[in-house]
Amino acid sequence: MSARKPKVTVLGGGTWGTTVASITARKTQTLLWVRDPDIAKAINENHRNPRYLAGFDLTAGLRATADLAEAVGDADVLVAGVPSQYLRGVLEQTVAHVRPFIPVVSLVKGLERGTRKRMTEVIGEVLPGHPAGVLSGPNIAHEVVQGYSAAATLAMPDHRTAQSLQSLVHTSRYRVYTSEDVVGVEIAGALKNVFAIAVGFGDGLGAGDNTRAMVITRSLHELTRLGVAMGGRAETLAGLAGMGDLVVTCISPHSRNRRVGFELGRGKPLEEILASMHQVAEGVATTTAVIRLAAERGIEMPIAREVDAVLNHRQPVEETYRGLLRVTPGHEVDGEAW
Ligand SMILES: NC(=O)C1=CN([C@@H]2O[C@H](COP(=O)(O)OP(=O)(O)OC[C@H]3O[C@@H](n4cnc5c(N)ncnc54)[C@H](O)[C@@H]3O)[C@@H](O)[C@H]2O)C=CC1
Ligand SMILES: O=C(CO)COP(=O)(O)O
Repeated sequence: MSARKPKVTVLGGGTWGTTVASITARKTQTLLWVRDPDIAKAINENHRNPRYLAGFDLTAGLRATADLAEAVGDADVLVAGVPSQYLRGVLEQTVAHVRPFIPVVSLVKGLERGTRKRMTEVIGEVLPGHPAGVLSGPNIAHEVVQGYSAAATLAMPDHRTAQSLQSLVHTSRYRVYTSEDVVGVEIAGALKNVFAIAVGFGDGLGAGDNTRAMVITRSLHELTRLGVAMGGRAETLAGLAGMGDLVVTCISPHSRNRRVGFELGRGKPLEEILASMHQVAEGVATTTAVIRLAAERGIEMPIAREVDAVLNHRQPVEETYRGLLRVTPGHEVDGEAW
Protein backbone atom coordinates (compact mmCIF):
# COMPACT_ATOMS: atom_id res chain seq x y z
CA MET A 1 0.00 0.00 0.00
CA SER A 2 1.25 3.52 -0.79
CA ALA A 3 1.86 6.35 1.74
CA ARG A 4 -1.46 8.06 0.93
CA LYS A 5 -4.44 6.71 2.80
CA PRO A 6 -5.76 3.56 1.11
CA LYS A 7 -9.19 3.67 -0.49
CA VAL A 8 -11.50 1.04 0.95
CA THR A 9 -14.36 -0.57 -0.92
CA VAL A 10 -16.88 -2.61 1.06
CA LEU A 11 -18.86 -5.16 -0.94
CA GLY A 12 -22.35 -5.74 0.46
CA GLY A 13 -24.62 -3.10 1.92
CA GLY A 14 -26.41 -5.31 4.42
CA THR A 15 -26.46 -4.57 8.13
CA TRP A 16 -22.82 -5.38 8.81
CA GLY A 17 -21.21 -4.29 5.54
CA THR A 18 -22.86 -0.89 6.00
CA THR A 19 -21.72 -0.66 9.63
CA VAL A 20 -18.09 -1.48 8.84
CA ALA A 21 -18.10 0.94 5.89
CA SER A 22 -19.42 3.65 8.20
CA ILE A 23 -16.47 2.97 10.56
CA THR A 24 -13.76 2.98 7.88
CA ALA A 25 -15.29 6.10 6.29
CA ARG A 26 -14.30 7.96 9.47
CA LYS A 27 -10.68 7.03 8.86
CA THR A 28 -10.26 6.86 5.08
CA GLN A 29 -12.10 7.27 1.79
CA THR A 30 -14.69 4.49 1.64
CA LEU A 31 -17.08 3.33 -1.07
CA LEU A 32 -19.88 0.85 -0.32
CA TRP A 33 -21.25 -1.42 -3.06
CA VAL A 34 -24.94 -2.17 -2.63
CA ARG A 35 -27.16 -4.09 -5.04
CA ASP A 36 -30.07 -1.68 -4.93
CA PRO A 37 -29.54 1.79 -6.51
CA ASP A 38 -32.22 3.25 -4.22
CA ILE A 39 -30.18 2.26 -1.16
CA ALA A 40 -27.06 3.80 -2.75
CA LYS A 41 -29.02 7.01 -3.28
CA ALA A 42 -30.31 7.04 0.31
CA ILE A 43 -26.80 6.57 1.70
CA ASN A 44 -25.35 9.31 -0.51
CA GLU A 45 -28.15 11.80 0.10
CA ASN A 46 -29.42 11.05 3.61
CA HIS A 47 -26.54 9.07 5.15
CA ARG A 48 -28.98 6.30 6.00
CA ASN A 49 -29.51 2.69 4.90
CA PRO A 50 -33.30 2.47 5.21
CA ARG A 51 -33.50 -1.25 4.48
CA TYR A 52 -30.93 -2.63 6.90
CA LEU A 53 -30.18 0.09 9.45
CA ALA A 54 -33.28 2.25 9.45
CA GLY A 55 -33.04 5.13 11.90
CA PHE A 56 -29.26 5.10 12.30
CA ASP A 57 -27.03 7.88 10.99
CA LEU A 58 -24.00 6.78 8.98
CA THR A 59 -20.73 8.65 8.57
CA ALA A 60 -21.47 11.59 6.27
CA GLY A 61 -18.40 10.96 4.10
CA LEU A 62 -19.44 7.40 3.20
CA ARG A 63 -20.26 7.06 -0.49
CA ALA A 64 -22.26 4.22 -2.06
CA THR A 65 -22.75 2.88 -5.56
CA ALA A 66 -24.69 0.05 -7.17
CA ASP A 67 -22.11 -0.22 -9.98
CA LEU A 68 -19.74 -3.04 -9.08
CA ALA A 69 -17.05 -2.15 -11.63
CA GLU A 70 -16.98 1.44 -10.35
CA ALA A 71 -16.93 0.20 -6.77
CA VAL A 72 -13.84 -1.97 -7.07
CA GLY A 73 -11.87 -0.30 -9.88
CA ASP A 74 -10.02 2.22 -7.74
CA ALA A 75 -9.89 0.30 -4.46
CA ASP A 76 -6.69 -0.30 -2.46
CA VAL A 77 -8.45 -2.65 -0.07
CA LEU A 78 -11.55 -4.79 -0.59
CA VAL A 79 -13.78 -5.70 2.34
CA ALA A 80 -16.20 -8.52 1.62
CA GLY A 81 -19.56 -8.31 3.42
CA VAL A 82 -21.69 -10.40 1.06
CA PRO A 83 -23.26 -13.50 2.69
CA SER A 84 -21.34 -16.74 2.25
CA GLN A 85 -23.59 -18.38 -0.33
CA TYR A 86 -23.32 -15.35 -2.66
CA LEU A 87 -19.75 -14.17 -2.16
CA ARG A 88 -18.17 -16.28 -4.92
CA GLY A 89 -20.66 -15.02 -7.51
CA VAL A 90 -20.10 -11.37 -6.57
CA LEU A 91 -16.29 -11.73 -6.52
CA GLU A 92 -16.36 -13.37 -9.95
CA GLN A 93 -17.95 -10.21 -11.31
CA THR A 94 -15.11 -8.11 -9.87
CA VAL A 95 -12.23 -10.06 -11.47
CA ALA A 96 -12.02 -7.92 -14.60
CA HIS A 97 -12.04 -4.67 -12.62
CA VAL A 98 -10.07 -5.11 -9.40
CA ARG A 99 -6.43 -3.97 -9.22
CA PRO A 100 -3.85 -6.76 -8.82
CA PHE A 101 -2.88 -8.09 -5.40
CA ILE A 102 -4.81 -5.66 -3.19
CA PRO A 103 -5.77 -7.22 0.18
CA VAL A 104 -9.24 -8.64 0.66
CA VAL A 105 -10.77 -8.82 4.15
CA SER A 106 -13.80 -11.02 4.74
CA LEU A 107 -16.50 -10.03 7.23
CA VAL A 108 -18.45 -13.16 6.40
CA LYS A 109 -19.40 -15.78 9.00
CA GLY A 110 -20.28 -18.85 7.02
CA LEU A 111 -18.98 -21.71 4.90
CA GLU A 112 -19.91 -22.31 1.27
CA ARG A 113 -22.46 -25.10 1.45
CA GLY A 114 -21.48 -27.08 -1.66
CA THR A 115 -17.70 -26.86 -1.35
CA ARG A 116 -17.45 -26.55 2.48
CA LYS A 117 -14.87 -23.83 1.85
CA ARG A 118 -13.99 -20.93 4.13
CA MET A 119 -14.43 -17.46 2.64
CA THR A 120 -10.69 -16.76 2.40
CA GLU A 121 -10.41 -19.99 0.40
CA VAL A 122 -13.15 -18.75 -1.91
CA ILE A 123 -11.34 -15.40 -2.23
CA GLY A 124 -8.09 -17.25 -2.99
CA GLU A 125 -9.77 -19.21 -5.78
CA VAL A 126 -11.50 -16.27 -7.43
CA LEU A 127 -8.82 -13.63 -6.81
CA PRO A 128 -5.55 -15.61 -6.64
CA GLY A 129 -2.54 -13.66 -5.40
CA HIS A 130 -4.59 -11.27 -3.27
CA PRO A 131 -3.71 -11.49 0.45
CA ALA A 132 -6.93 -12.71 2.08
CA GLY A 133 -7.92 -12.33 5.73
CA VAL A 134 -10.88 -11.97 8.04
CA LEU A 135 -12.31 -9.52 10.58
CA SER A 136 -14.54 -11.21 13.13
CA GLY A 137 -15.70 -10.95 16.72
CA PRO A 138 -18.72 -10.38 18.96
CA ASN A 139 -20.14 -7.57 16.83
CA ILE A 140 -23.89 -7.21 16.75
CA ALA A 141 -24.19 -4.53 14.04
CA HIS A 142 -27.02 -2.61 15.71
CA GLU A 143 -24.86 -2.05 18.78
CA VAL A 144 -21.67 -1.19 16.87
CA VAL A 145 -23.42 1.36 14.65
CA GLN A 146 -24.74 3.10 17.78
CA GLY A 147 -21.25 3.34 19.25
CA TYR A 148 -21.47 0.71 21.97
CA SER A 149 -17.96 -0.59 22.63
CA ALA A 150 -16.96 -3.79 20.91
CA ALA A 151 -13.84 -5.64 19.82
CA ALA A 152 -12.81 -7.96 17.04
CA THR A 153 -9.86 -9.86 15.62
CA LEU A 154 -8.34 -9.06 12.24
CA ALA A 155 -6.44 -12.07 10.98
CA MET A 156 -4.15 -11.94 7.95
CA PRO A 157 -1.45 -14.43 6.97
CA ASP A 158 1.10 -11.59 7.16
CA HIS A 159 1.39 -9.54 10.35
CA ARG A 160 2.47 -6.29 8.66
CA THR A 161 -0.53 -6.35 6.35
CA ALA A 162 -2.76 -7.02 9.38
CA GLN A 163 -1.26 -4.01 11.16
CA SER A 164 -1.76 -1.65 8.24
CA LEU A 165 -5.39 -2.80 7.83
CA GLN A 166 -5.98 -2.58 11.58
CA SER A 167 -5.36 1.17 11.43
CA LEU A 168 -8.20 1.57 8.92
CA VAL A 169 -10.86 0.09 11.17
CA HIS A 170 -9.68 0.41 14.79
CA THR A 171 -11.38 3.16 16.82
CA SER A 172 -11.69 3.94 20.52
CA ARG A 173 -15.08 2.16 20.54
CA TYR A 174 -14.25 -0.61 18.09
CA ARG A 175 -11.04 -2.25 19.24
CA VAL A 176 -9.35 -4.39 16.61
CA TYR A 177 -6.67 -6.91 17.58
CA THR A 178 -4.41 -8.57 15.02
CA SER A 179 -3.74 -12.25 14.49
CA GLU A 180 -2.21 -14.57 11.90
CA ASP A 181 -4.71 -17.35 12.62
CA VAL A 182 -7.01 -16.89 9.64
CA VAL A 183 -8.36 -20.45 9.86
CA GLY A 184 -9.20 -20.23 13.56
CA VAL A 185 -10.96 -16.86 13.27
CA GLU A 186 -12.91 -17.95 10.22
CA ILE A 187 -14.02 -21.32 11.55
CA ALA A 188 -15.07 -19.74 14.85
CA GLY A 189 -17.27 -17.17 13.10
CA ALA A 190 -18.94 -19.78 10.94
CA LEU A 191 -19.56 -22.34 13.69
CA LYS A 192 -20.93 -20.04 16.37
CA ASN A 193 -24.01 -19.44 14.19
CA VAL A 194 -24.84 -23.16 14.16
CA PHE A 195 -24.66 -23.28 17.95
CA ALA A 196 -26.74 -20.11 18.34
CA ILE A 197 -29.51 -21.95 16.51
CA ALA A 198 -29.20 -24.78 19.06
CA VAL A 199 -29.43 -22.32 21.96
CA GLY A 200 -32.43 -20.69 20.27
CA PHE A 201 -34.19 -24.07 20.22
CA GLY A 202 -33.89 -24.25 24.00
CA ASP A 203 -35.05 -20.67 24.55
CA GLY A 204 -38.07 -21.27 22.31
CA LEU A 205 -38.90 -24.45 24.18
CA GLY A 206 -38.59 -22.75 27.55
CA ALA A 207 -35.36 -24.36 28.75
CA GLY A 208 -33.60 -22.77 31.73
CA ASP A 209 -30.57 -20.48 32.04
CA ASN A 210 -28.46 -23.32 33.40
CA THR A 211 -29.39 -25.35 30.33
CA ARG A 212 -28.38 -22.45 28.05
CA ALA A 213 -25.00 -22.19 29.81
CA MET A 214 -24.50 -25.92 29.41
CA VAL A 215 -25.26 -25.82 25.68
CA ILE A 216 -22.99 -22.79 25.12
CA THR A 217 -20.12 -24.42 27.01
CA ARG A 218 -20.44 -27.75 25.21
CA SER A 219 -20.73 -25.84 21.91
CA LEU A 220 -17.39 -24.17 22.62
CA HIS A 221 -15.94 -27.64 23.07
CA GLU A 222 -17.28 -28.77 19.66
CA LEU A 223 -16.21 -25.55 17.96
CA THR A 224 -12.70 -25.94 19.37
CA ARG A 225 -12.35 -29.57 18.32
CA LEU A 226 -13.25 -28.88 14.70
CA GLY A 227 -11.35 -25.59 14.61
CA VAL A 228 -8.13 -27.18 15.88
CA ALA A 229 -8.53 -30.17 13.54
CA MET A 230 -8.74 -27.73 10.64
CA GLY A 231 -5.56 -25.92 11.69
CA GLY A 232 -6.89 -23.15 13.96
CA ARG A 233 -5.31 -22.35 17.33
CA ALA A 234 -7.14 -23.25 20.52
CA GLU A 235 -6.30 -19.77 21.92
CA THR A 236 -8.08 -18.15 18.98
CA LEU A 237 -11.16 -20.27 19.56
CA ALA A 238 -11.17 -19.24 23.23
CA GLY A 239 -10.84 -15.57 22.24
CA LEU A 240 -13.01 -12.82 20.77
CA ALA A 241 -13.78 -14.55 17.47
CA GLY A 242 -14.55 -17.83 19.22
CA MET A 243 -15.93 -17.72 22.73
CA GLY A 244 -16.75 -14.00 22.53
CA ASP A 245 -18.86 -14.29 19.42
CA LEU A 246 -20.40 -17.58 20.52
CA VAL A 247 -21.63 -15.96 23.73
CA VAL A 248 -23.12 -12.84 22.13
CA THR A 249 -24.80 -14.74 19.31
CA CYS A 250 -26.27 -17.26 21.72
CA ILE A 251 -27.72 -14.65 24.09
CA SER A 252 -28.51 -11.55 22.04
CA PRO A 253 -32.11 -10.85 21.07
CA HIS A 254 -30.65 -9.21 17.92
CA SER A 255 -29.09 -12.45 16.64
CA ARG A 256 -30.76 -13.76 13.49
CA ASN A 257 -29.36 -17.27 14.02
CA ARG A 258 -30.63 -17.50 17.57
CA ARG A 259 -33.99 -16.21 16.32
CA VAL A 260 -34.27 -19.00 13.74
CA GLY A 261 -33.71 -21.54 16.51
CA PHE A 262 -36.11 -19.74 18.85
CA GLU A 263 -38.93 -19.68 16.31
CA LEU A 264 -38.37 -23.36 15.53
CA GLY A 265 -38.58 -24.02 19.25
CA ARG A 266 -41.90 -22.17 19.27
CA GLY A 267 -43.17 -24.50 16.56
CA LYS A 268 -42.88 -22.36 13.41
CA PRO A 269 -41.80 -24.23 10.27
CA LEU A 270 -38.33 -23.34 8.96
CA GLU A 271 -39.60 -22.25 5.54
CA GLU A 272 -42.00 -19.79 7.18
CA ILE A 273 -39.27 -18.37 9.43
CA LEU A 274 -36.83 -17.84 6.57
CA ALA A 275 -39.52 -16.32 4.35
CA SER A 276 -40.34 -13.78 7.07
CA MET A 277 -36.72 -12.57 7.36
CA HIS A 278 -35.08 -10.15 4.94
CA GLN A 279 -31.75 -10.81 6.58
CA VAL A 280 -29.38 -13.73 6.48
CA ALA A 281 -29.04 -16.46 9.13
CA GLU A 282 -25.74 -17.94 8.01
CA GLY A 283 -25.95 -20.95 10.33
CA VAL A 284 -28.70 -22.55 8.26
CA ALA A 285 -26.57 -23.24 5.16
CA THR A 286 -23.35 -23.59 7.16
CA THR A 287 -24.74 -26.47 9.27
CA THR A 288 -24.66 -28.76 6.22
CA ALA A 289 -21.03 -27.88 5.53
CA VAL A 290 -20.04 -28.32 9.18
CA ILE A 291 -21.57 -31.79 9.43
CA ARG A 292 -19.65 -32.92 6.35
CA LEU A 293 -16.37 -31.38 7.54
CA ALA A 294 -16.74 -33.11 10.90
CA ALA A 295 -17.55 -36.45 9.27
CA GLU A 296 -14.52 -36.18 6.98
CA ARG A 297 -12.29 -35.65 10.02
CA GLY A 298 -14.00 -38.20 12.24
CA ILE A 299 -14.96 -35.54 14.79
CA GLU A 300 -18.00 -36.00 17.01
CA MET A 301 -20.22 -32.90 17.04
CA PRO A 302 -23.41 -33.97 18.80
CA ILE A 303 -24.93 -30.48 19.12
CA ALA A 304 -24.28 -29.58 15.48
CA ARG A 305 -25.73 -32.96 14.51
CA GLU A 306 -28.95 -32.17 16.36
CA VAL A 307 -29.19 -28.80 14.59
CA ASP A 308 -28.70 -30.58 11.26
CA ALA A 309 -31.38 -33.13 12.16
CA VAL A 310 -33.93 -30.36 12.83
CA LEU A 311 -33.01 -28.11 9.87
CA ASN A 312 -32.45 -30.75 7.23
CA HIS A 313 -34.15 -33.94 8.37
CA ARG A 314 -37.36 -32.67 9.95
CA GLN A 315 -36.52 -33.92 13.45
CA PRO A 316 -38.91 -32.30 15.95
CA VAL A 317 -37.15 -29.69 18.11
CA GLU A 318 -38.48 -31.31 21.31
CA GLU A 319 -36.52 -34.41 20.38
CA THR A 320 -33.32 -32.32 20.33
CA TYR A 321 -33.82 -31.13 23.89
CA ARG A 322 -35.14 -34.47 25.14
CA GLY A 323 -33.89 -34.88 28.69
CA LEU A 324 -32.90 -31.19 28.92
CA LEU A 325 -36.30 -29.65 29.58
CA ARG A 326 -37.84 -29.08 32.97
CA VAL A 327 -39.77 -31.97 34.36
CA THR A 328 -41.83 -31.38 37.48
CA PRO A 329 -41.53 -34.53 39.52
CA GLY A 330 -44.93 -36.07 40.01
CA HIS A 331 -46.12 -38.11 42.94
CA GLU A 332 -43.59 -40.74 43.75
CA VAL A 333 -46.08 -43.56 43.60
CA ASP A 334 -49.12 -42.36 41.64
CA GLY A 335 -47.57 -39.91 39.13
CA GLU A 336 -47.25 -40.80 35.45
CA ALA A 337 -44.20 -38.62 34.69
CA TRP A 338 -40.79 -40.25 35.07
N1 LIG B 1 -25.40 -8.28 11.15
C1 LIG B 1 -24.44 -8.48 12.02
O1 LIG B 1 -24.58 -8.10 13.18
C2 LIG B 1 -23.18 -9.14 11.60
C3 LIG B 1 -23.08 -9.87 10.43
N2 LIG B 1 -21.91 -10.47 10.07
C4 LIG B 1 -21.79 -11.26 8.85
O2 LIG B 1 -21.77 -10.36 7.75
C5 LIG B 1 -22.24 -11.03 6.58
C6 LIG B 1 -23.29 -10.15 5.92
O3 LIG B 1 -24.38 -10.09 6.80
P1 LIG B 1 -25.29 -8.80 7.01
O4 LIG B 1 -24.57 -7.57 6.59
O5 LIG B 1 -25.81 -8.87 8.39
O6 LIG B 1 -26.44 -9.08 5.94
P2 LIG B 1 -28.00 -8.74 6.08
O7 LIG B 1 -28.70 -9.96 6.53
O8 LIG B 1 -28.20 -7.50 6.85
O9 LIG B 1 -28.39 -8.43 4.59
C7 LIG B 1 -28.39 -9.40 3.59
C8 LIG B 1 -27.29 -9.08 2.61
O10 LIG B 1 -27.27 -10.11 1.64
C9 LIG B 1 -27.25 -9.52 0.35
N3 LIG B 1 -27.85 -10.46 -0.59
C10 LIG B 1 -29.06 -11.06 -0.49
N4 LIG B 1 -29.27 -11.83 -1.58
C11 LIG B 1 -28.15 -11.72 -2.35
C12 LIG B 1 -27.76 -12.25 -3.61
N5 LIG B 1 -28.55 -13.07 -4.28
N6 LIG B 1 -26.55 -11.91 -4.09
C13 LIG B 1 -25.72 -11.07 -3.42
N7 LIG B 1 -26.05 -10.52 -2.23
C14 LIG B 1 -27.25 -10.85 -1.71
C15 LIG B 1 -28.04 -8.24 0.51
O11 LIG B 1 -27.79 -7.35 -0.54
C16 LIG B 1 -27.49 -7.77 1.85
O12 LIG B 1 -26.25 -7.14 1.66
C17 LIG B 1 -22.77 -12.38 7.06
O13 LIG B 1 -21.83 -13.37 6.79
C18 LIG B 1 -22.93 -12.19 8.56
O14 LIG B 1 -22.77 -13.41 9.27
C19 LIG B 1 -20.80 -10.35 10.83
C20 LIG B 1 -20.83 -9.60 11.99
C21 LIG B 1 -22.02 -8.96 12.47
O1 LIG C 1 -22.24 -12.25 13.95
C1 LIG C 1 -23.00 -11.64 14.64
C2 LIG C 1 -22.60 -11.03 15.93
O2 LIG C 1 -21.22 -11.09 16.13
C3 LIG C 1 -24.41 -11.51 14.23
O3 LIG C 1 -25.08 -12.70 14.49
P1 LIG C 1 -26.39 -13.05 13.68
O4 LIG C 1 -25.98 -13.23 12.24
O5 LIG C 1 -26.92 -14.30 14.31
O6 LIG C 1 -27.34 -11.91 13.83
